Amino acid sequence: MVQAKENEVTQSSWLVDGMKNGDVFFASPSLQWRSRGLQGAVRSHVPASAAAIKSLFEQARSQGHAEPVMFGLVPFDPSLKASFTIPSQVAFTPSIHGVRTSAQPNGRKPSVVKRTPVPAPEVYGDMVRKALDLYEAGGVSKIVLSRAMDVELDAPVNYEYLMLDLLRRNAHGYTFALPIWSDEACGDVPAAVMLGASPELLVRREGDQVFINPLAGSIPRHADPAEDKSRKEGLAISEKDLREHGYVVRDIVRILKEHCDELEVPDGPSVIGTDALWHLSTFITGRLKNPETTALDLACALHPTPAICGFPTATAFQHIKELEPFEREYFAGLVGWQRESGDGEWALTLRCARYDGDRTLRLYAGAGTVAGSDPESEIRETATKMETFMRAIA
Ligand SMILES: C=C(O[C@H]1C=CC=C(C(=O)O)[C@@H]1O)C(=O)O
Repeated sequence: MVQAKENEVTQSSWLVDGMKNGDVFFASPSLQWRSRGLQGAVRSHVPASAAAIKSLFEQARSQGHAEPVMFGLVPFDPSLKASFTIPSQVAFTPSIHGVRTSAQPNGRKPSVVKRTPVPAPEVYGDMVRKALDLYEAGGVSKIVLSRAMDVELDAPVNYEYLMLDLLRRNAHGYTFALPIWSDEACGDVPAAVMLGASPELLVRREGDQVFINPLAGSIPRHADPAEDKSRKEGLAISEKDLREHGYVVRDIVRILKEHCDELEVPDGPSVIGTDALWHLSTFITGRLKNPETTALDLACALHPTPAICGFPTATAFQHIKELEPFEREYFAGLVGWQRESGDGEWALTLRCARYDGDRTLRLYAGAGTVAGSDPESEIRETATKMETFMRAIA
């Protein structure tokens, strides 16, 4: 394993130098990873089961990887196969006081040739109206509805520019570029790449300690500081947003109780900010009853949470399948890394895009809807969620 000197983080952009399709990059508030060797890497398209993961680590060991670290993407639909990579060598550095890079993005950003919303914003508004009817009828209380944007560029994505830009804008989140392997593409060239900067940690495990940080309930930020402050304060007491957040925390705590003791759950959420949005956030800690439970085991037990699906989960999942006119695939799934010991971090795959490796991207954004949601506000919220990524890309 290459251990970078700490000051390299603030002085260079080594973590993204020469990045290409198939490379792995993952940065959390506390560390950054980058694949350094892909020859002999383990690449796999398998279920995210404990048995499959164990066999991937065994394969890495048998190929001579001394300290294997697995990176992965798990789809929104947990019945679908996940995409995992164990690079032959990784570079790692801790983040220093939250400073992940001081390097300025350089080079030319591509320009957008064409944007196609999937579906059109008005149709997304209609989807929200249908969800409001479902709440009236009863049986479901929350559905997270998403939309996509197909973007065509005049040149391939400039990884160095994009990753540094996302890191700078997203100082407290999870920035990633991870290859998608498929049954057809498990060689050197991935089927596609997931790129993004998520604000939401699902699970971090350090020994028997676990950290969970659900977000739900949001409002776009404002350039005027007084208006921005008033939006933040308004979100903290918004009945609709607190209700939307409550479904998530209660369901997560219910599942965590099966796996953890010494759970610490704050009485109510706090408000955290990304560069573009305020979110309601609850930071939960616990101790694993069974220390063999890995970060991914726990993440899969919680997935899909009502932060990206709805409540009750199975009913909301069915409505999403019927209402959304596209497949989410890896959007609103899990993205992260894990060591053989089971320690690792899994974030939700949000504020992201699927990149075909050439000139096309599909951006995604969703928003939680509950009784009382306003379709126009949800259109604006999903537009804001896509905009951060859009600004970084082109
Ligand atoms: C589904 C997304 O956000 C989730 C995470 C945070 C806040 C959310 C909200 O307020 O709606 C969503 O639950 C997305 O960013 O695409």
